[in-house]
Amino acid sequence: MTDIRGLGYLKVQSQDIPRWRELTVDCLAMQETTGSDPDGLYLRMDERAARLVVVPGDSDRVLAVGWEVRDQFALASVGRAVEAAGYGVKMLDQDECDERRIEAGIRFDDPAGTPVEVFFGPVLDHSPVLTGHGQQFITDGQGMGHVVLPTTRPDETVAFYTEVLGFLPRGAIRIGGPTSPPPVRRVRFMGVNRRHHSLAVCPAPHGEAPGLVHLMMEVDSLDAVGRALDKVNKAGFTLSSTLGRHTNDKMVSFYVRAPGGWDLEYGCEGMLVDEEHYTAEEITADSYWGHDWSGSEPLAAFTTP
Ligand SMILES: Cc1ccc(O)c(O)c1CC[C@@H]1C(=O)CC[C@]2(C)C(=O)CC[C@@H]12
Ligand SMILES: [Fe+2]
Repeated sequence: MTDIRGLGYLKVQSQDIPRWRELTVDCLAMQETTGSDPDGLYLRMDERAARLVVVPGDSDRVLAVGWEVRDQFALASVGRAVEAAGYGVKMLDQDECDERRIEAGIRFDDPAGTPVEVFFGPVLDHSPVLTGHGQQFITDGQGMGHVVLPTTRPDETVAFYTEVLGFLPRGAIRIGGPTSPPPVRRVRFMGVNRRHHSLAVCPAPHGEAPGLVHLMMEVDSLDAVGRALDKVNKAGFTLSSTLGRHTNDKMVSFYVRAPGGWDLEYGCEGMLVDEEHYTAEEITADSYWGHDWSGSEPLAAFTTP
């Protein structure tokens, strides 16, 4: 079993903090809090100090995908495995840990070039969580959600996450449908807890900036998803995909384009995997109904050379 327990945090850089605030706070009903950068946007979902951090910069890109482990022993074990696989690992110094509000962490790049951090000891904020739609984010035991990462090296990237970091395969979807001609390419889903997938890896022509396809966050009520959908439409954000229910994790969600050329997926009713009986399956449609992607603007990872 893997030492990694879930997606802990995500840190991105953006050229448009005010628009990010409008999307995440006003529409998606996350709670704004404060952090080390007075110009940064710090977003709370639960008792953690912040789960999503957006800092200003001259480009839009991911700065860190933060994976959580149980304790210092698990952190040391992951660090040894990544080093043994030939990747350069850097220990975060005290300032970097304070900035992230964690006890300790390490940093390395995955084969796609995505900056990855592994940490333990998140600092808690015990003040009440005040979300805009009275919803709760589903994070207990399941992490903050899932990320889909683009990669120009899908085989190496999947091998790294499964064989080095210990992610469990949680099925796949064949790109172009079940009878697409060779070369056969798949989006592969991977999990580390009862959430169906905490990570998916998506073959892409350009793996560079911003280095993200989407971030998914889950709430506890369909009404909160509907209210968020109303607000993103009213605020003039582009819907990359309409509301629909996925065939693999059973989640009802929509996708909205964030400033920076990647999406936020916002959903509810995700299934809980029972590892005792689970086997990795290949789905042949992304959804039972809905999820119309026809209005979607191209992803930065598919257009930026
Ligand atoms: C298929 C699926 C199941 C569960 C999810 O949480 C989920 O995000 C997806 C879609 C994954 C993927 C994507 O996000 C970008 C656009 C993609 C590549 C498609 O066009 C089909 C699959 C989609
Ligand atoms: Fe997703």
